[in-house]
Amino acid sequence: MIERAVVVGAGLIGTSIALALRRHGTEVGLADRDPAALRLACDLGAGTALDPGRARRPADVAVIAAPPAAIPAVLRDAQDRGLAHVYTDVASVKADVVEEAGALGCDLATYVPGHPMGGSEKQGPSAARADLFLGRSWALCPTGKADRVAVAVVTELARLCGANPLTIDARAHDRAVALVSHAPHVASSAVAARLLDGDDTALALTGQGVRDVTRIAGGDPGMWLEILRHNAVPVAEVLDAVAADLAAAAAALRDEGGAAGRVVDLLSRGRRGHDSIPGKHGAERTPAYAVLPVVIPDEPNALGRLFAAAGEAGINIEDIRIDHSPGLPVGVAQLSVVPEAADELARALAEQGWSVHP
Ligand SMILES: NC(=O)C1=CN([C@@H]2O[C@H](COP(=O)(O)OP(=O)(O)OC[C@H]3O[C@@H](n4cnc5c(N)ncnc54)[C@H](O)[C@@H]3O)[C@@H](O)[C@H]2O)C=CC1
Ligand SMILES: O=C(O)C(=O)Cc1ccc(O)cc1
Repeated sequence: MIERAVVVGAGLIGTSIALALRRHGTEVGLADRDPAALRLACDLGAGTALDPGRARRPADVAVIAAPPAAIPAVLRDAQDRGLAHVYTDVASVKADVVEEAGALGCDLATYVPGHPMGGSEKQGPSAARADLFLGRSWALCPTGKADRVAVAVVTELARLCGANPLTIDARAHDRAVALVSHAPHVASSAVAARLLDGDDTALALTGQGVRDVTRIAGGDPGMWLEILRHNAVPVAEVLDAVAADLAAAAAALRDEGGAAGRVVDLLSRGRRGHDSIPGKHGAERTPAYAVLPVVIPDEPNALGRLFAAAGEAGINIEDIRIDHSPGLPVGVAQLSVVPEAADELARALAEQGWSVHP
């Protein structure tokens, strides 16, 4: 059982891990070089600010949740201060980070490199959620020097966050995430960058499809540059293959004679690739909340009235997303509530004249 934990880097991932641990009653000490991020994470209930300097009593585990390039030095500092018995990190790239940690003299017996495969395009503690890792894989890449107990503790950390731990060699991990995360990010950015060519009329026609394809392009370019630089060759290989498919599709479309077969081949392979994503068939991500779509007029205080109606029904709105196309007189508020409250909220809002689409 992890009774005490330390999280260094109270951003999106660090604060989400801290919030998940707090749900199990784990005491969490937080640190961040940005005092505003630290204060917000503490105010969100993720933990309390860690005292500077040497730890008086080591925690069970310390999680280094800083950007990839900062991790080796932050890990070395944490180990020098004796912050915990066991250390892990969350960087999206593993081989380079582990190599640099070794070169900096970090203790590799107590360090188990990790990578939770839950996240978002947002940054900072304000976007953190305790359920960010629910049902996601969490890669663990212990080196040959790792202590068995350290691996067990970090496995427990992943489980406490609701994730499925998966042990994999650091280089194999980097090749895998080049395919499933890093190259898709660049491809999403390439599609999103083309939208800069669109005028207002074209952009007014955007639907959910292009929003889905470009969501991750909203990530922080600085952080992503760090990730891509640390996994450059595997990512470049996938991008070359994607670029070849795109070039072939463009050539086939221009060549009327041969178009159908070659384009259909790409579309069919694409569909099979999409269907191969695990979780689509089996272990679906546990739906933490039910989502209730409600049509809202684009006018002042529409959201205020909607929230007031939910409040009168005694229902807490856990989260909200608003989908709207610019210029349209209405949008759709996607209200997230605990599943048990969804029917009651739908009934209460419909009674007050809201257009609810469960
Ligand atoms: N964003 C995502 O969806 C995912 C990110 N990751 C990894 O998680 C790590 C953190 O990313 P995010 O939480 O998204 O970024 P973030 O920008 O939300 O948080 C990073 C935090 O680290 C702090 N920080 C930077 N240098 C520091 C230092 N030297 N000492 C202490 N704190 C420091 C920053 O002030 C910031 O609060 C990265 O290594 C990233 O590769 C892993 C999985 C998903
Ligand atoms: O936004 C999403 O859906 C993600 O998949 C985010 C993400 C970003 C970086 C990672 O290393 C892992 C996950």
